[in-house]
Amino acid sequence: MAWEGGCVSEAEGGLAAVVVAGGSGIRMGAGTRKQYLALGGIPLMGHSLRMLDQNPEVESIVLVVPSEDMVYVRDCILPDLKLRRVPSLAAGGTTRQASVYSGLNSVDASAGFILVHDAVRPFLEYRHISETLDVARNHGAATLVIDVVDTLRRQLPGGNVLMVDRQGLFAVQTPQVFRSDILRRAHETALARGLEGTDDAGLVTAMGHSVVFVRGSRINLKVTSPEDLILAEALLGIIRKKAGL
Ligand SMILES: Nc1ccn([C@@H]2O[C@H](COP(=O)(O)OP(=O)(O)OP(=O)(O)O)[C@@H](O)[C@H]2O)c(=O)n1
Ligand SMILES: C[C@](O)(CO)[C@H](O)COP(=O)(O)O
Repeated sequence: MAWEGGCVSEAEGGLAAVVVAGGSGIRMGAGTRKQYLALGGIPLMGHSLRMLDQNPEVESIVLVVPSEDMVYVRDCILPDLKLRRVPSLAAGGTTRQASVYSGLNSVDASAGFILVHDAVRPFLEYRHISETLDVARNHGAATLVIDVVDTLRRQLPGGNVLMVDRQGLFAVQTPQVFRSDILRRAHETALARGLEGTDDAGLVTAMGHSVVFVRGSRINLKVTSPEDLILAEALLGIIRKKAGL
């Protein structure tokens, strides 16, 4: 076997997390970007950051925020979270995809795997990180998904309504974990082809690489609209009570 000089190959390298918090929160309509709104006494985005910070598998975190908020986040949000390691900050783009791409460019080249997570999914669980990472180590790409439980309709522009068979449909969540070369290539390919995707697993799939599904949880909700914030407060209360906090 060839001597590798002590180098770690890409597939063996550590795990870097990219947490995207560069959005505008239009659907929340709060006047303040939703990632900064209080949830259980800390900013919404603080919950998943703390979970990633405490996870021994996660070697580094890049936090993507709107470019105009970088100083605010550095000076007014991060210190109160008392994280063990201060995340690197990267400037967000006009789309989620552009924000992830910006984050990727700040990830250390030695990272073998990259976990991408929405800052506005506060109920990130330990098992979500370990299960997606395990699958990515074996298959290169993994995403959390949950079953679609509602009956679906598609309304066409003219007003006609189509039935949609929900058999085989899944709702996609984050975290999503990828071998870093696969994720970087998926973003480069999408850029070159002018493709826009709402998630990274979609870009990887579009590039022709399969993404393995890992069962997520309905609790891992994405705080999108005002009622989600009410649900999140209620859930957090229940979770803290169960944990005796
Ligand atoms: N240009 C963008 C858009 C979104 N995001 C992040 O991607 C995640 C999922 O996006 P979403 O919930 O749609 O957030 P917003 O774009 O903020 O919401 P809206 O579409 O209502 O404006 C969020 O953590 C958001 O901050 C991002 O980093 N950069
Ligand atoms: C990536 C994502 O969380 C998967 O459900 C979601 O697509 C991000 O939200 P957006 O509203 O599509 O930006």
